[in-house]
Amino acid sequence: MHRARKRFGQNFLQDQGIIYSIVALINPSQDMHVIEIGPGLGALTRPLLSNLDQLDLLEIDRDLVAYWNQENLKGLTVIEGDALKFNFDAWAQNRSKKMGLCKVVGNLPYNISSPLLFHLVEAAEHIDEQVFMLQAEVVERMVAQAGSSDFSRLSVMLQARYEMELVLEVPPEAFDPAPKVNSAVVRMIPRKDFSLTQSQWNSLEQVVAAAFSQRRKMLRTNLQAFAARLGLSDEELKARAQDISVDRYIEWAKLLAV
Ligand SMILES: C[S@@+](CC[C@H](N)C(=O)[O-])C[C@H]1O[C@@H](n2cnc3c(N)ncnc32)[C@H](O)[C@@H]1O
Repeated sequence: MHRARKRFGQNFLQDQGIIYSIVALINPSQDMHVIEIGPGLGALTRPLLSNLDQLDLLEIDRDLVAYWNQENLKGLTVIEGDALKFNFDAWAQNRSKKMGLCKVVGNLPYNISSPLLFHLVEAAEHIDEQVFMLQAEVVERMVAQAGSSDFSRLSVMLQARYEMELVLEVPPEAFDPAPKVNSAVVRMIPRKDFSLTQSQWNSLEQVVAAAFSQRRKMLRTNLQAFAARLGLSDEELKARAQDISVDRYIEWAKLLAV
């Protein structure tokens, strides 16, 4: 019997209703290419595989990799590795050659969720959809709108790249062992209208980091270094980072990158 490892963020889903809802949301079909990050003992893996021709697993825990290799299930490819270092773009390009949708799914290890979400942005061009279970607080920040106290650097950067929706709230009892926090499922679809170049994206990171560097301070202070190039209005100079819309941050990134 596998004992859950804290360092790998192992909390195994056991609520059948929630497992069913997540699999229904992923809507697996034969021509779809799916990679699951962190299959654990297979709460999502087995029901997914029964509706897919092929499923790729990416798992860091050697014992779980050995377990899945031993299971030797038809259509399953087991990759031992760290999701933070995995080249999702190369995976998606390779898989999508045969046509069909490319999806990344997983009940993610919560201790690496933000860096992993940013790492996945690099592959967004070739991925059609992501469905993840995350800490509820993180999902609330991801989908928060300008003006709300949850609106943060994570909200702006991810909303610039994805359409996102909190789909399901999940209580700790749905897992074994139960985590200390509430969880939520988020659906992320890369924005069709995304048009930033790499240097514009870098500028977006720069201006957003500066704007949110001191949440309570006005942009007059936080964006002092950029103010002349951005043409901030009087109202914007007095505003705080959380009051500015994602579209306005994108406009600033474009101005900064020229
Ligand atoms: C929250 S558990 C989810 C397990 C299973 N999917 C479930 O729902 O019951 C997280 C899984 O991610 C794996 N994991 C942790 N860190 C990882 C990393 N950096 N790269 C890939 N997998 C990782 C863990 O070993 C574990 O299998």
